[in-house]
Amino acid sequence: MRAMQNFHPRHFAIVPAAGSGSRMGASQPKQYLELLGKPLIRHSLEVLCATPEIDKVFVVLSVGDAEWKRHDWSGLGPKLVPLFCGGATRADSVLGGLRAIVREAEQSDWVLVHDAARPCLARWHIEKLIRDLAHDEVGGILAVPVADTLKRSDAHRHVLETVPRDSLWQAQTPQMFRYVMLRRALEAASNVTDEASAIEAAGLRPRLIEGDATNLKVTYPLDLHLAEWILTNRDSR
Ligand SMILES: Nc1ccn([C@@H]2O[C@H](COP(=O)(O)OP(=O)(O)OP(=O)(O)O)[C@@H](O)[C@H]2O)c(=O)n1
Ligand SMILES: C[C@](O)(CO)[C@H](O)COP(=O)(O)O
Repeated sequence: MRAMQNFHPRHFAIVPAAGSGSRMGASQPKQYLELLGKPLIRHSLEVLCATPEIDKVFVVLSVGDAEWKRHDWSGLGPKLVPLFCGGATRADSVLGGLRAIVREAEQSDWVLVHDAARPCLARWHIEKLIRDLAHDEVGGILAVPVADTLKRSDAHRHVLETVPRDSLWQAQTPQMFRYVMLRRALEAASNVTDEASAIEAAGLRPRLIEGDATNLKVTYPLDLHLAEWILTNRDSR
């Protein structure tokens, strides 16, 4: 890690793509399922690579990933770098990616972690996150306020209580933090499902930057149809 003072921090994207897609139940990991004629992961990689503020895009793949090389990624340009260092969990994969870029990243460079499983990322999502967090000491995440009434259930799916939704947000990606802060937080954290949780566990408070519901995570088969509809009907990217 380069410790030099960095007055013009760069922005690196890390895209964890080493999951198996068990909830999708498809014959291959969901990042490679076809969405509008291309692998699902390609949609967000194209947007990340085309965003001028992003210097490089590192894709974290499973060590044994044989699918990546079956596709031609050259159209995305020189910013795109595959790393075959995925781990057992999403957090392990992100940490593996951070360790792999240690010679490239300076401590204060920004890292934007984006799920390969969120193909509807738009340029404005990235630009708003970067703009709004540019002078923030901690960093933050894209998120949307919870819109539905929330119920907590018992083991038999009866309602135990209604949970007040005031101040509740749904976390999305990208999640943007300084290289060194994120790496240390993930090294110290356990059982976290996003980067912000690791930063929170370190006693810090990530900011919530309002995005929108189009940036959905493809988890179940229905989500693929929703993503297709969003990408087809969106005005501009
Ligand atoms: N060991 C893992 C697990 C997940 N991910 C990535 O983290 C993102 C969000 O995870 P999720 O939607 O849960 O994907 P999967 O783990 O593939 O799905 P499932 O939980 O249904 O198995 C995905 O881009 C996924 O590829 C990863 O890089 N390494
Ligand atoms: C990071 C994330 O997409 C934010 O909503 C989410 O936490 C990933 O969770 P998963 O359980 O790995 O799907």
